[in-house]
Amino acid sequence: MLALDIKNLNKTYEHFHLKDVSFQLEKGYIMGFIGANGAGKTTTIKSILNLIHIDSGEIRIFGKNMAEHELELKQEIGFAFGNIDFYTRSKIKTLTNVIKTFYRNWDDETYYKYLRKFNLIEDKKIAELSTGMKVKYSLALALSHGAKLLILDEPTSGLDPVARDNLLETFQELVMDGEISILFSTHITSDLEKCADFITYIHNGQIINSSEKEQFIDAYRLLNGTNEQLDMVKDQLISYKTHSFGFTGLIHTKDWDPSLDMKSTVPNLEEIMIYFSKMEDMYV
Ligand SMILES: Nc1ncnc2c1ncn2[C@@H]1O[C@H](COP(=O)(O)OP(=O)(O)OP(=O)(O)O)[C@@H](O)[C@H]1O
Repeated sequence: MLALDIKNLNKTYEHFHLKDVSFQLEKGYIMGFIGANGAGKTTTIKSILNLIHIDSGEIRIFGKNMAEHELELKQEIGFAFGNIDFYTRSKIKTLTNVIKTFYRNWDDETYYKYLRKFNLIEDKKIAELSTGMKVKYSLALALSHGAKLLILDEPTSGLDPVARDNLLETFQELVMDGEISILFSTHITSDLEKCADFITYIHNGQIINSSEKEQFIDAYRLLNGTNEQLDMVKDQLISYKTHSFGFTGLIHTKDWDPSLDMKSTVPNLEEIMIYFSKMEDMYV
């Protein structure tokens, strides 16, 4: 079953266009949503949550159209925005008492379980929480109302490496029984190498690739060769950098002819992102 199904989403701002964004997330898996600053991650997430008006497209969550079933579906969705401060002067306890009234499946026992797990103290004011604690508080709220789809916008940004690792482990525990699905955006590619099952890559408002992690990485090769060899493959490269020994360039695996005598390696996610971002510099 699909937890999330996005089809041909379009949204235009004055200087930005989300173009025919489509991707699917299977129930019970973690999808990392990557892209450079300004690529359109937050705009896509806000569109999914119906927080902004989209120009066209369809968003289905657990098979139901989000625009038609928003209130019902929001009971099943938990979301967290890494950088947002909300009601900063209230205590955790006060804010929770307001929020829980919106959710028919709210469960106090689960809530206190997660407060303990995340070391959150109810009497603390939101302003006193660190970035990581705010993310954990949002997660505790989401899990206490039985959310089955977690949509998290840069939940790990601003976290130290230990806190990030803890949070990624929590994500993996949450999806273990196959009931919960997680979509989280990030530009920290090592987060995805650790815990994502699927990767969706957005670049300039367009989806470049959305697939299972190993398959995603396997779709590209990094080539190293001499300047003479560059001339042989230049037209097939996504982009390349030259240096004193020759060049390094990214190519789609399907466009690569292994019989050519050139060194090829499997790139990591960061290298894939870097070479895609160089693409514009080369062809404008
Ligand atoms: N309300 C708005 N009005 C006009 N332009 C907007 C608005 N919101 C976002 N944009 C533009 O849309 C583009 C995509 O922004 P978005 O926040 O979706 O990117 P992002 O991938 O989440 O980036 P980051 O990693 O920096 O958070 C940017 O160029 C941004 O300036």
